[in-house]
Amino acid sequence: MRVLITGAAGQLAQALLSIVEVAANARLNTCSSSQRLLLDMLPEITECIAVDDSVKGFVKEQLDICCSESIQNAFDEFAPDVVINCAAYNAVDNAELEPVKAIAINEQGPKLLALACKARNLKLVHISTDFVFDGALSTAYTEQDLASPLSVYGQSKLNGERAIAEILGSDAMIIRTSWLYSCWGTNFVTTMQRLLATKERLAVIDDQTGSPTWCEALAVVIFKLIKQKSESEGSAASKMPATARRNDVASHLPNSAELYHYAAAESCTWFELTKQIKRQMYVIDSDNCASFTCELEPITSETWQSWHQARLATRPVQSALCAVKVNSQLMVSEHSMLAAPWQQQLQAMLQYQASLS
Ligand SMILES: NC(=O)C1=CN([C@@H]2O[C@H](COP(=O)(O)OP(=O)(O)OC[C@H]3O[C@@H](n4cnc5c(N)ncnc54)[C@H](OP(=O)(O)O)[C@@H]3O)[C@@H](O)[C@H]2O)C=CC1
Ligand SMILES: Cc1cn([C@H]2C[C@H](O)[C@@H](COP(=O)(O)OP(=O)(O)O[C@H]3O[C@@H](C)C(=O)[C@@H](O)[C@H]3O)O2)c(=O)[nH]c1=O
Repeated sequence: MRVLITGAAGQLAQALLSIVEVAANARLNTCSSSQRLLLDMLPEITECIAVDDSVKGFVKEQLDICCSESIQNAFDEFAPDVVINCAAYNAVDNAELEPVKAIAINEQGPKLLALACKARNLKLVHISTDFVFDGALSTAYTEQDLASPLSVYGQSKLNGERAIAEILGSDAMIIRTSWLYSCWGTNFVTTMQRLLATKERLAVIDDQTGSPTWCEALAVVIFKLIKQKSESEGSAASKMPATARRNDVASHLPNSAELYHYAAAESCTWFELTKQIKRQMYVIDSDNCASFTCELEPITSETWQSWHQARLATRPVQSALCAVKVNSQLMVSEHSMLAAPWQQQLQAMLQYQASLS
């Protein structure tokens, strides 16, 4: 299978490409020590990427999802069977200030990609977000729950989902995830690591709850879903997992596009996540972290907003995602890192990051 990844400079794309490399090295027995550590944490890596899979990432300059010609050229060059769209406009606050740009990348770009996939009969895997929800639900959101975004970012992502589902139906797979972090690029965890090392005091929002999710775990889930879909389409329809055939009616996605929620288990606030980052940093590298004196202060979103001149985007107060559907469809063991609570995934990422340095 030939898999093309858009937005290849981004953190999720980097995680997808890195596990492809680990799978290849594992077969050749040439893994580095950090790659072996990753394999210990995520042994599914070797089984979800086949020996004859060819995976290539395209950065924005090589494939601009907002430009049909650029998409066609990349498709001509690589001739993919499956496209994973990791390209996005993710600056949630800035999206309020430049909605046209956010809509172009999160809605119109995915639509162009879907049209190009339709013309060539390709599958499209698209990544979406917990911010399609308004946070009114007190429990983790399932695929059946009604989306009702509060921000330009959330609305543009929901519109992108709908455009893809409309065009591709069952050839589209939409995976919503949340609070992503990795050791690739800038994200909340790497930002907090930097601030914890340099600040005396750090005020962090304690009234927004979500499910922090490690990109490497999501990357494995994405490849497992692609493999399962390809195998089920090669066999009789009766052998397909029931959940893969069922449309999520209440999700209001048109046609029969497959919709999944994937996040680490359990949830926390940004403040609780920061406390855990600080604790884990000490556990992993006590010598280096002993000099950190940063104190953490829990604050409300209202206080955070009052410190900023510009109007910030409204976030859901509670946007944990329920991964039961995808974990059961993929028969994920309860002991797997894929089904682990966020604290365990965070610890794994920090250990992996330390092994790389
Ligand atoms: N980050 C998070 O916490 C979460 C992310 N998601 C979703 O997961 C997916 C992956 O996110 P993540 O890896 O964190 O994102 P990143 O911001 O790390 O990566 C996105 C990439 O897309 C590129 N890009 C922007 N515009 C275009 C374009 N027109 N054509 C091609 N590439 C483009 C960006 O390039 P450049 O930087 O040069 O503009 C960047 O390299 C996205 O769909 C996102 O919405 C979902 C939940 C949480
Ligand atoms: C740097 C910093 C941030 N914060 C707050 C601001 C913000 O509400 C929250 C998280 O910061 P982030 O910049 O990671 O923001 P945010 O844009 O809210 O994160 C979201 O991104 C998009 C792309 C998604 O899809 C979501 O799942 C989610 O990950 O932490 C503090 O409270 N203190 C701080 O020192």
